[in-house]
Amino acid sequence: MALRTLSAKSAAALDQELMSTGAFSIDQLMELAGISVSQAVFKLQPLNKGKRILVACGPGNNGGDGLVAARHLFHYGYQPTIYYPKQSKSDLYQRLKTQLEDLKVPFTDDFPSALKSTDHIVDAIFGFSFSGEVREPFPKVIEALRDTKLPVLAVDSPSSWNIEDGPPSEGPGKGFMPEALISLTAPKPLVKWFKGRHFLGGRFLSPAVAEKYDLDIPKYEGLDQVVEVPVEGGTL
Ligand SMILES: NC(=O)C1=CN([C@@H]2O[C@H](COP(=O)(O)OP(=O)(O)OC[C@H]3O[C@@H](n4cnc5c(N)ncnc54)[C@H](O)[C@@H]3O)[C@@H](O)[C@H]2O)[C@H](O)CC1
Ligand SMILES: [K+]
Repeated sequence: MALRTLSAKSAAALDQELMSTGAFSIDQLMELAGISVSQAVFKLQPLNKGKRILVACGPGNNGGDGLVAARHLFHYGYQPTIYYPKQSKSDLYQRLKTQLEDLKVPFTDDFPSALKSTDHIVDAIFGFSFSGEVREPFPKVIEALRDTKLPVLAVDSPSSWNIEDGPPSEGPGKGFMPEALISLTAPKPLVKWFKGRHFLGGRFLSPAVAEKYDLDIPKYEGLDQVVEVPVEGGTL
């Protein structure tokens, strides 16, 4: 049975519902998203495949998931480096940043150099609110992600892909196919075009909300916050 997908519009509506009638705070949802991402990294690239991990963070909540994931990865024994060129001034983001600085996790402005000294990469640049053409300073970053031979785990979407229509036919993201993708809460329509390992995170959805949004709750094992699902026709 194929996992049902969630459009960008429905994903935003679902987030709003979780934070209103659902009584979750954004901090909680981001923490759960980020811990799912960190567990997907551990399954994909266990510590014996290299400890250095470059986490590329964008200006919105997708970037926030990356900041949270980096903190958990540090505690698992990885050595994260953060690229976060468009930093949000909001209290939540400032606190996430302070938490990383307290762990002495380095921030870098030099993405090409950071790429030369890492073992794997998390793409937390854009998620379901991405639209249009990639704006500065991200085109070169997307090109580098497209061209690297290192494994990239994309958070919620391969950055620069259209959420509904998948890979771009032009621009820096043309040809970008990360090794793995972790969809949060539910896969977005773009998964139809994704070829790689696919994880699902967000083990907090209530059966009532899943039913309302016509979503599947997969079978998570044990304490896992993440589950691997085949890209096409994933079985639950
Ligand atoms: N329910 C969950 O599982 C949760 C998922 N979360 C994550 O949140 C993102 C969606 O976050 P949002 O803040 O709405 O948007 P994005 O991070 O995707 O990006 C918005 C950000 O990017 C800028 N932007 C948009 N288009 C472009 C462009 N063409 N060029 C440059 N910049 C662009 C825009 O201006 C904004 O600043 C979701 O995918 C999950 O990863 C949450 O953590 C909550 C729980
Ligand atoms: K992403």
